Amino acid sequence: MSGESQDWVVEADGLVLRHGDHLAVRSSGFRVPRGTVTAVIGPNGSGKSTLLQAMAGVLTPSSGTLRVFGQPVEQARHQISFVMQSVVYPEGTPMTVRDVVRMGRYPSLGWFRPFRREDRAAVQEAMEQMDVADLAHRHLDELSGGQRQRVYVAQGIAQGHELLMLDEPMTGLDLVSARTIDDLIHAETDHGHSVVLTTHDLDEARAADHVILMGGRVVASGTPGQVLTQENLESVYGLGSIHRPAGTFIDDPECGPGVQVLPESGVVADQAWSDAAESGDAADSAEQAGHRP
Ligand SMILES: Nc1ncnc2c1ncn2[C@@H]1O[C@H](COP(=O)(O)OP(=O)(O)OP(=O)(O)O)[C@@H](O)[C@H]1O
Repeated sequence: MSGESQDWVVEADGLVLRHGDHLAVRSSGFRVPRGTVTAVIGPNGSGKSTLLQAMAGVLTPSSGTLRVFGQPVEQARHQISFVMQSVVYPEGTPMTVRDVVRMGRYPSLGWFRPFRREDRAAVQEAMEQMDVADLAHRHLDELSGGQRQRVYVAQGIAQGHELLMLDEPMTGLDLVSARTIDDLIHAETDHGHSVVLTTHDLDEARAADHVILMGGRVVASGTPGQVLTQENLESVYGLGSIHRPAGTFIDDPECGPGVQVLPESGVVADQAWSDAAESGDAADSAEQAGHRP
């Protein structure tokens, strides 16, 4: 990379992110390279979703600069598709899969404009890509969690974008659904698009081109080899990079006995961090514990 601005999809400097009074991400600087897959990884409550929300223009930074495609994020929103972690439609919403995917076209089309041939084609293509075309007439609440997740991703890709952001797209998916989304991610970069996703899976992060490690701030950003070091992982997870099935307790010479694997993360974390994450104070406790880049 030459370091020119056009090489970067996202450039952030001194970024501070809050939810109301709650400080979620402390002053952070990082860049996301263009045309690559970037994985954002970190413990529960470390600020991954918050960072994505800011990059998608859903959350306004309290301070710092955030540029997407070289411009303020609000001017780049039409180039971004953002699939949130948990999309909640009210129980019994009479919407079919096709209706939900069609909603992906509204930002560019406007709510009351008639659908054009190209809009219908984009919706159909997105449903086929996510393998939900045969569910097109089913109601959303008749689907499994994994099928629903694929519908939400289809809605995101129907929109048309250069930057696709997926918040924990693989969580809770079976092998086939996970493969479908994995294929999509690679197809995106084949088309020159950029993908930013959050994950709890170290293997998924290792397979990415670029990694951002969160711990209440951006602790490290770079290639997987640069970021996913034992030292960095210890600094945010407390006890290292050991990857074990969720919900188990381990006796490991490196970690000591009786360390719990967090249910959602599958990554060893110390109790101090998980208590802090639970209470929403992860950013504060990371800084107090001296977990700095
Ligand atoms: N809407 C909100 N209002 C207040 N605080 C929030 C809100 N959303 C997130 N937070 C807090 O901001 C911090 C970062 O949350 P965020 O969801 O970004 O973490 P995360 O790394 O994505 O966590 P997880 O792995 O559990 O999804 C947490 O302390 C969380 O409690």
